[in-house]
Amino acid sequence: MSYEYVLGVDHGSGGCKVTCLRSDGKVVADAYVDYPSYYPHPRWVEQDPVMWKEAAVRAISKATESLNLVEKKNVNAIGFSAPHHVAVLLDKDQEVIRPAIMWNDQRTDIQSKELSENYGDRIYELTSNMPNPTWTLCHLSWLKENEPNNYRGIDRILFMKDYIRYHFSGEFCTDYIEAEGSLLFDMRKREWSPFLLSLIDLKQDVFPPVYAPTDQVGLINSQMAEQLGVSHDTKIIMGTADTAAEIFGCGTVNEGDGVIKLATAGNFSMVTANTQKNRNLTTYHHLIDTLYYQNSATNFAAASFRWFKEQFYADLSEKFDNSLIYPEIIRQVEKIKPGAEGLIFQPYLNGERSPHWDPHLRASFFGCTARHSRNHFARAVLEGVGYSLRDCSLQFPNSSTKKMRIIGGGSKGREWVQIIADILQQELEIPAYHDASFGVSLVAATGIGWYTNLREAVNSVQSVIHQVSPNIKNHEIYSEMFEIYQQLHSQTFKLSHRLAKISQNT
Ligand SMILES: Nc1ncnc2c1ncn2[C@@H]1O[C@H](COP(=O)(O)OP(=O)(O)O)[C@@H](O)[C@H]1O
Ligand SMILES: O=C(CO)[C@@H](O)[C@H](O)COP(=O)(O)O
Repeated sequence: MSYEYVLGVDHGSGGCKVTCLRSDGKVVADAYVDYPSYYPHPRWVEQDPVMWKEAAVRAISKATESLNLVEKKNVNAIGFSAPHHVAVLLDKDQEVIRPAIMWNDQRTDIQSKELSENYGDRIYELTSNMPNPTWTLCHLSWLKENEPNNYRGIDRILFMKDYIRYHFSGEFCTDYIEAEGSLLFDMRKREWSPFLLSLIDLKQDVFPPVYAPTDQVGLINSQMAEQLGVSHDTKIIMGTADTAAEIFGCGTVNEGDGVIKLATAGNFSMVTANTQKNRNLTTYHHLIDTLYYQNSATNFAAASFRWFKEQFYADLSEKFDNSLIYPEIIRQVEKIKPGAEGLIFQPYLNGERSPHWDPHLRASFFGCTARHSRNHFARAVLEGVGYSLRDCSLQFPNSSTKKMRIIGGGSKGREWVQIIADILQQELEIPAYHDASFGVSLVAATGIGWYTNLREAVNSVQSVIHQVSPNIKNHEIYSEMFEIYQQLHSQTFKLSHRLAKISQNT
């Protein structure tokens, strides 16, 4: 029997993941190729767009290496996703003007504050979102003020996933969920907003035409088809932003469904039928077109674990294969009691989004004694991310969801999932597939007609592989720790601001 295949290509904040989905609904391969972020100044986070394309080619080649020559020619379509908010500035020759400012860059506090104070109500009315340093509008506003030469040189702007996809089919376009992440797009009219564009003096033709995520946007170009060994008829499907692809792909496709994401960022998200008014939440259309998803997000979730591993467990890389280092740390953490014997971590390694919206917040460990080992600190890091997610969950006071799904690289650590379930006192379900590349492979498959609609696609392929129930005793310990965690913020945030000032001046 001969099968057909589609590929989902997701560029995350740390690397490119590819899922290869077969026409019988089986995921037959996946692959991951990482790339670095650059931190040229405190609070800045940038990436080089050139490496995204290289990573895509390497990850696709890895994900298709088990296919024979004929099977490779049966790759029917490729779909794409990447984080919201990341603009790639192109000059008249379509060359990249400067490194991309990433969504987790926090440099634009002054611009986002001014935009909020002067235009916040109108921006919220048009976009259902408020300016903060995450959004493209604020990045562009900063560039206009601080890099006028670069700004004048802008001919076109593409978003991260669209820039990558542009190398596959040469089409200058985006999708409406991606466009919503710019804060320049009228959410209800589904068009670029002349008012919002006027705030940064850019014309509409700088921005791409807007399509639906399942739309076909050309065929793969000859050079890429040859390089990857796939057919010249391979269809290129638009795709969408990573959070939209993940929330859909993990099977949360009904009003009232909830998802926790434990990736670089941590998200507490709910699927809604309306844009519930809460200026602390971010709001986007769901891939199921009649729905929305609303997020409360923490900046450094699994990224805190990655940071801790790199800084304090470097010795493990001599003993363990890279893929076994996180499981080994988790094994060590399991030996430490809940509450880490009174050690608390605030995960504000790059400021914080919900609920504080404060780019100057600093991370800290509080409560250390001579008894505390590095494994206590590691447990405190995992718990601190859990407290931060609990802070995020408080933004949804009316949610009564019985079960939530948990996704992202961090959900591979069972003890970490247990910690989150205990802190939130929440039943958690782990889906079989949990990343954006899987979600966007289903978007591509639907785009070429394998499924009649997106809901049918995900319902026929996705399933729950594990359930985690909260432990009430642990929840009580964590609740007391959470009270201290909250007070730590209110009693120390001004000191964070002073430290930020000192490091800016030195
Ligand atoms: N086995 C594991 N146990 C716990 N956490 C893990 C494990 N493997 C990876 N992680 C965490 O997941 C993170 C990567 O998550 P991922 O969803 O790939 O992030 P992103 O898509 O934002 O780049 C790592 O930085 C690490 O913190
Ligand atoms: O998911 C990621 C990064 O992994 C990003 O999409 C960020 O989380 C910012 O986007 P929103 O939270 O606004 O979707």
